[in-house]
Amino acid sequence: MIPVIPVEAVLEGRADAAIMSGAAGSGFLTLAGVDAALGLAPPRAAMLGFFGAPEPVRRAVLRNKYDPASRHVYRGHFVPDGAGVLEGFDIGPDIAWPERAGDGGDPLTEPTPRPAIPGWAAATGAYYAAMSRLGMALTRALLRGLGADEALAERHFARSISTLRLLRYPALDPAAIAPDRVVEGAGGRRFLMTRAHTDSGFVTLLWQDRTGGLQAEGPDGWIAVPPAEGGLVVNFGQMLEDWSGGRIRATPHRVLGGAAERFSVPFFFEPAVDARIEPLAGGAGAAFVYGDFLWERMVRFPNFHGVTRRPAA
Ligand SMILES: O=C(O)CCC(=O)C(=O)O
Ligand SMILES: [Fe+2]
Repeated sequence: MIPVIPVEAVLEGRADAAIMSGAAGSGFLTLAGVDAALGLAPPRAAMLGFFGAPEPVRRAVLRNKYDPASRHVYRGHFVPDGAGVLEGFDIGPDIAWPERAGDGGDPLTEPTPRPAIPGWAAATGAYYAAMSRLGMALTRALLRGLGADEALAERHFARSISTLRLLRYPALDPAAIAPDRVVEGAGGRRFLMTRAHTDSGFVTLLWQDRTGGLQAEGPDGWIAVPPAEGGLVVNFGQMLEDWSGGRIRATPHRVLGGAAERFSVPFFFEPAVDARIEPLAGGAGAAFVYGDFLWERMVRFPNFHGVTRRPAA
């Protein structure tokens, strides 16, 4: 059972018990009324207009992995390449706050390339800022729920390197699908578009269109995480599970699809690149620097195979 929480209750700090119960239970929450409260539908439509832009406009913001002439390693556009079937765009905090881009020495703080689409950067910046606000409210609630110092939210996340990711799942030709991506279920033959994984960071806020296909792993197998009209899905990252000693669950999830095109927009709310994360009071484990943790996990994902991180000069 995935709890449904009105977004106003989260923003006003009145939903701690419900948030903790979802975080400790299924590891998923639904926030209701987000589009209405934060005015997200128009900027989202403008942002997703990226996928309909002419090919030269999209090509101009490719990552280095897909265009050797590009200097972008971490931010920017990615396309299907054998390892994955998705097309997407990774966006960093500079889209909302230009001063948050680094000097280029560390890919994790590199500036986001901006597609030449009128109004795109402003809309995307507004969406990014709204997601950050919501991520911060959820983080405060989780810290209170864990009995941790709420001031950690500001300390670790004020210079967050969160990623806003635009995703397009294409419709696939069934004849061309690799056998290891076929999933036979009660609903018939489906295709594994995103393999089972946990998210790396802290809190993920996910918008998905009406297509469906997202599933979370429950005690008795895979359960559907349906789209919430005007709302968002929340799940929790591996770092938060580890940090909370397992009290908060980073639930494995996957996406089935292939029959129809699907769009989704996850926002991965993450600490600053140099945030030094100490164990929770009484917790086990050693302190670590968030950027190092993220890089180590990230390069395991197909989209980042082969990329290197130059140490800051
Ligand atoms: O597209 C979705 O619904 C989920 C995407 C996802 O799990 C991810 O990008 O980590
Ligand atoms: Fe995920």
